[in-house]
Amino acid sequence: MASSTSTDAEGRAGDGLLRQLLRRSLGRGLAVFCVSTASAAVGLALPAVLGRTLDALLADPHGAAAGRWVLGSAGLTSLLVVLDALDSLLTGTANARSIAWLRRRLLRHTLRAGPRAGRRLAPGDLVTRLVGNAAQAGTAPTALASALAAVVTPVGGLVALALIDPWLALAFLLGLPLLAAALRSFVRDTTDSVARYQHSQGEIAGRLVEALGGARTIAAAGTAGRERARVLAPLPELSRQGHRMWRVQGRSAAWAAAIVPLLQIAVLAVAGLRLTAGALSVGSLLAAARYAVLATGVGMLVGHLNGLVRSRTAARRFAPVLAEPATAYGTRPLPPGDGTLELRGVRAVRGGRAVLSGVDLVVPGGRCLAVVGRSGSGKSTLAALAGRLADPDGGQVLLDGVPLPELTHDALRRAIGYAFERPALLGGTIGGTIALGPAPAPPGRVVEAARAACADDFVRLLPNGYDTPCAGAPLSGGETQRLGLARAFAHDGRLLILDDATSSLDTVTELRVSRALSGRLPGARRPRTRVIVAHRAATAARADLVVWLEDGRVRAAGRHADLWELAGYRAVFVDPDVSGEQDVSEVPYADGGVQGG
Ligand SMILES: Nc1ncnc2c1ncn2[C@@H]1O[C@H](COP(=O)(O)OP(=O)(O)OP(=O)(O)O)[C@@H](O)[C@H]1O
Repeated sequence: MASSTSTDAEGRAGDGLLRQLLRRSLGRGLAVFCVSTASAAVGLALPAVLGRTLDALLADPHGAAAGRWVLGSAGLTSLLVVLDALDSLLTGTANARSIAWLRRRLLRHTLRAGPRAGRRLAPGDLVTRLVGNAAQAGTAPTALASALAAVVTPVGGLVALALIDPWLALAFLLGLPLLAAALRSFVRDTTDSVARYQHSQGEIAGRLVEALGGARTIAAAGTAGRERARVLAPLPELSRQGHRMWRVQGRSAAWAAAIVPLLQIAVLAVAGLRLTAGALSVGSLLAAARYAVLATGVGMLVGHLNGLVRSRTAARRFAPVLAEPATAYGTRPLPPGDGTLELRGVRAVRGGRAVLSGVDLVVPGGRCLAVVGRSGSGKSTLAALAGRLADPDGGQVLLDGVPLPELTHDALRRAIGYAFERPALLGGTIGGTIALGPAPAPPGRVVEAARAACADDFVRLLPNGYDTPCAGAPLSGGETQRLGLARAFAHDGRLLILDDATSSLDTVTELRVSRALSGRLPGARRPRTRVIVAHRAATAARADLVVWLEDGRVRAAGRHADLWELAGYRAVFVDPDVSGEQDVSEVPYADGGVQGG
């Protein structure tokens, strides 16, 4: 697995997505900005009105002017409450929409990248990015709008001080560089620690998902304690970065706590001098005191900047998710044909190493090809390329003369069916799992396919038969494989690829499934072309053609009976040193009547 930390170039992909989000959310961001600004403006007007109210009450407590000012103050206070509520509502809605958009976008991209999506990131890390980091990044539009609106309050406070008396603004401005320096250092330190913190979170999630997937192995090996230590290994770094974030916030708060009162006292001292000089009224002094507080609204700015930094850092973590491009499909339908599969000079590179090279192969329509070879020889890679679960790094794969990338998504997926060694049961219910495909298979077809895959008997014994939820169905490895086979059988198509899909079946069931496979599958008008990754000699014996892979190259191709003459080929299935002890089911032709082809 490649490194999960993003490079600068990749980080820009995350920034790009964030910019897209900001453009999309312009309307909602503007609404938040307007309401926040209106709220800030009302907040700014309130001290002035309160000051005037005080002056009017001191001059004539029962006069009409005092009544008007009191009413004005009450009106502004109520408006402030309404605007704050509206701000919360708009912010919450805008965040929910942005987060949903981001998650949908990332999920679509991840699923379109297909099996490649998991190349760079462990599943847990990927999920953390799609769920947790998307939630943080999705608040960027409102965080930006609120941060911009939050600038209005200190700037407005400063302007108001200047309007009351220019000397007050000057006293405030003298201390401003100190505030700016504190803010700059806050943003720099927070960005770094947030990025490291989120990285450690992803690491822990990735390890945890690995541990959950391997729970049986861990229990059997008795290494639960060691595994716990492995999963939590990034915890000290997480804790270090968490503490560092708190320290940065604490330092900024301490700076603010030291600078802000000094600035306010400076403004108040100047205001007091101006009052004694007769240049200010008592009400103006009250307003100046309040504006000095608003002008030093650094606390609010720090909070907004913090939110913005977290959003941007989280967005940068989408870079490795976006780095695997989504699979592109062509525009061609599949022309009439019998399902001839052709591989021309196919090469595949994995982990910087060629694991398949120079593979040339033609499987005539309706025929069965068995792919054999020792473990790691490239069989599953070939099976993945044959059905375009991956694209070759060189050469071409064609179905009925059309290169697979030129086919539309629907044409490709309707033409090619797959069954795997460990199928995922994704259909909700057992019946839904078998029906799962580009066009859901009708119930009658589901049952027919289950019979062909020797699954019908055990499905009928489940509490609700085909309607049993997958989560509530305790299935063995062999039963799960049979459901995967049934899913592949339930759909029409020209090519069927079985990647080790019968490895957990007992010999009798495997023989029955193989017979169904070599005949006409349910619903099929003619025999499908089949590619079967096989470990058993009996399976190879039933195929029309066998391709024998060794170290990613075709060592030989032909009929099993002919290849069996070669000692190297026999050694793929039978250990020459212990052949006398070999299980008869592993020896070709041992189960009688399986030579069909
Ligand atoms: N994503 C990957 N990164 C690095 N190497 C890989 C990757 N995928 C496969 N390989 C390597 O490619 C080679 C072929 O793998 P493949 O799964 O095709 O073999 P196989 O013949 O199907 O093996 P088996 O019979 O054990 O399932 C192996 O050496 C494997 O380690």
